[in-house]
Amino acid sequence: SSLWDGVEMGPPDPILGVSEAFKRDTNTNKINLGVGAYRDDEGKPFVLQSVKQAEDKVRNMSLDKEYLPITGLADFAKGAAKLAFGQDSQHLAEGRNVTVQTISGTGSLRVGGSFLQKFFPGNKVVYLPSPSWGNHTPIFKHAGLDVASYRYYDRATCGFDAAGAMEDISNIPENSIILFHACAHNPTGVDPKQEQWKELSKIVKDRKLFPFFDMAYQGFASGSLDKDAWPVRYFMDEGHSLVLSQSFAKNMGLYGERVGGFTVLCSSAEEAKRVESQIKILIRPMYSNPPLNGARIASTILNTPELYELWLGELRQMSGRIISMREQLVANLQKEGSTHNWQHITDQIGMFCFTGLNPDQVERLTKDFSIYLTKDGRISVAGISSNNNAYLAHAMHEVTK
Ligand SMILES: Cc1ncc(COP(=O)(O)O)c(CN[C@@](C)(CC(=O)O)C(=O)O)c1O
Repeated sequence: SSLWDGVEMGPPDPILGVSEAFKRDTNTNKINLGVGAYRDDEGKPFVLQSVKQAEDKVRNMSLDKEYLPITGLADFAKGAAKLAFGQDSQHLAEGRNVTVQTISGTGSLRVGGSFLQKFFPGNKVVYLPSPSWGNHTPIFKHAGLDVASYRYYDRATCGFDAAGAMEDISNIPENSIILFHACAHNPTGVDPKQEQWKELSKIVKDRKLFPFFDMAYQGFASGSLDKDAWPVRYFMDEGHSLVLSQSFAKNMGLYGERVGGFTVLCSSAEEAKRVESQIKILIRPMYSNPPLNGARIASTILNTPELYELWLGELRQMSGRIISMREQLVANLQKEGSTHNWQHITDQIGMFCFTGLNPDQVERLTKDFSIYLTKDGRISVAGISSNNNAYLAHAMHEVTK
């Protein structure tokens, strides 16, 4: 017998496994609507001009390859915090934030989970929206936290289940942790309206819940960095204590560079120093210190005015293309003669559209049309282009008529 006889074949990842299946398909019409990675209108991965120019600048500095501090590149962390909270944030001015560079958003959620597992004085249970990003549950469980859920999505309207969410959140045990997607909810593309965020803030305060914001798409949802960060800033201004995960994978197209940040909002600069010291103690045995390259690129964009402006334009370009793909898809479905109401496709926002297709219909899209998407009917809208939009609409009509 061999040492690893007991190791079974594990299932493919529900999201990343879709891309693996897509790669194996030889059909020239195949479309990958699985992983949430932006594609241009030719279906190609998109390296932003601002990223290319920042990378050239970094290269010309002939920097060394020394270790970063455990907390990462300081200029990046400062830039990430300013991006999230706004340049004139009082909280930043008072030095009450601890912001460390992490291994993208996943790494940020993981560090956050470990920090809360060790130091959160309340109920060590994270309440996730139902549904949420598939990786949230294993990330928090691996960090030693329990996970539960609150109603979020209304299948009947393909929209926000405001009544269900408010009722469930009102019943969450006091002093529990509640996770919110700051914008561009994954997988549904459904975000609360500002008025509903204000109600959520009141309930969270009444129930003494601790908000964990996951902001993986700032600027990518609406094209506006400030608009997308509004819920986080509102909660801070309402006096909530909170933690925040940021990813620069999507809004800077730095997917494989693994650029992210984790922030704890503290009550004083003195408390921030103690919290930072303990986060360093958690990170050191986890991965010691984060990678150089992506953080240098992101920091250069965030701290060079003309690159920042160029980036703002590219954010609007990416979010704009996604919105036009949504509009074209609904128009093409109508052209196909579909009698379903597809309004949710244009009501939803950000990288994803929760189509409402059931697993059988998803299965048929893949089997009969070589269209790849996750079983829950989520499609990454960025995978749609002007030349495959009509084909997708035809296939969706065929499996839903
Ligand atoms: C809500 C949310 N948080 C965090 C992350 C983490 O991304 P990062 O570690 O790459 O920064 C993702 C990425 N979700 C993707 C886009 C990719 C994935 O599943 O890993 C998705 O397809 O859902 C996400 O959707």
